[in-house]
Amino acid sequence: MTKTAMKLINLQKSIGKKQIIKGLDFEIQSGEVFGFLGPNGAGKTTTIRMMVGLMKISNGDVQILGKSIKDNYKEAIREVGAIVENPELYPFMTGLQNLNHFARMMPGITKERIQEVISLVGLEKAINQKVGKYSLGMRQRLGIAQALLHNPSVLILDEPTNGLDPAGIREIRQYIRKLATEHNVTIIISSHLLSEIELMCDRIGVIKNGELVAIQSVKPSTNVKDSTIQVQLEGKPAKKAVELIQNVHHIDTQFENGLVKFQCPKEQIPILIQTLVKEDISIYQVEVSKTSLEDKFFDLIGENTIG
Ligand SMILES: Nc1ncnc2c1ncn2[C@@H]1O[C@H](COP(=O)(O)OP(=O)(O)OP(=O)(O)O)[C@@H](O)[C@H]1O
Repeated sequence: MTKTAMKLINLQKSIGKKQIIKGLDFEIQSGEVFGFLGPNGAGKTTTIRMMVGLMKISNGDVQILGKSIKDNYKEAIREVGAIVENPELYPFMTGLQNLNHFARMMPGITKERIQEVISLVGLEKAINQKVGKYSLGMRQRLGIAQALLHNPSVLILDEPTNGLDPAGIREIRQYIRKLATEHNVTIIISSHLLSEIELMCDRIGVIKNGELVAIQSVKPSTNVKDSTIQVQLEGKPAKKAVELIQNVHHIDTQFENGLVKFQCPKEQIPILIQTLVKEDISIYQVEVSKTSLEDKFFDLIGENTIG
């Protein structure tokens, strides 16, 4: 049976006369990776700050494993680890010294637990290096290790991919998925970019102007299987391209109105393009149709990018 890890009940925030969060109602299940997506200024940080008790709730409530953050703050917050602003790390100390420092401020953190969180985020090799020498991705992972020290059930990360390069994003994605699947940690992760979080989340909730506008599961099939690719080619090369894609890659391919069209998983697109380029086929344009998930979010947000 799935357990509810976090429940938002008509959560509202007003600052002065302005209502910033207009009544959010949704649940996040235990062990789920939940993406909290919305354009800049949508209200993600405000919501997260209320979830972790850093900001007073104007109306409604947040329950963490059934415990109210309003009425039972101490018990509720024990279940949560969070990075809301940049993790506070000392660059002149090693990773281990940083973790030891934070562990001293929390009761009951053993040396074994510190080693456990280090291996959870894959920092064994770098843990005795000064944090000043860490990449941004490594710093984020050390921040996550720090947030996990007290063994929380729920980990909340506000824009953890901000400023990371694609390799850094991939690293974070990998550890987030591992934490959820192997350690049953529920993870809530906010972002203004769908592309950065769709691959690591089970479900995504979209917020705009303080309101939830969509909540949807991310099925791998919607991400990778349904891409339709159109390659603009002419005459003989088009015929050759159709043959190559059909015979070498065994994918049904059509040629219509100057476009070679086929469907394949997203990861296969660069391999197919390489096949054509190797055969000296000049490609004038490649168009990949949006996945249904992207379509839906772009329609909701009314922009071509979510950020
Ligand atoms: N202290 C405040 N006083 C007045 N307005 C505020 C305050 N804090 C936030 N806001 C407003 O509330 C709205 C939501 O801000 P919030 O930072 O939660 O959005 P966000 O989705 O996290 O955006 P970003 O991705 O840019 O951080 C914005 O319009 C912001 O200007």
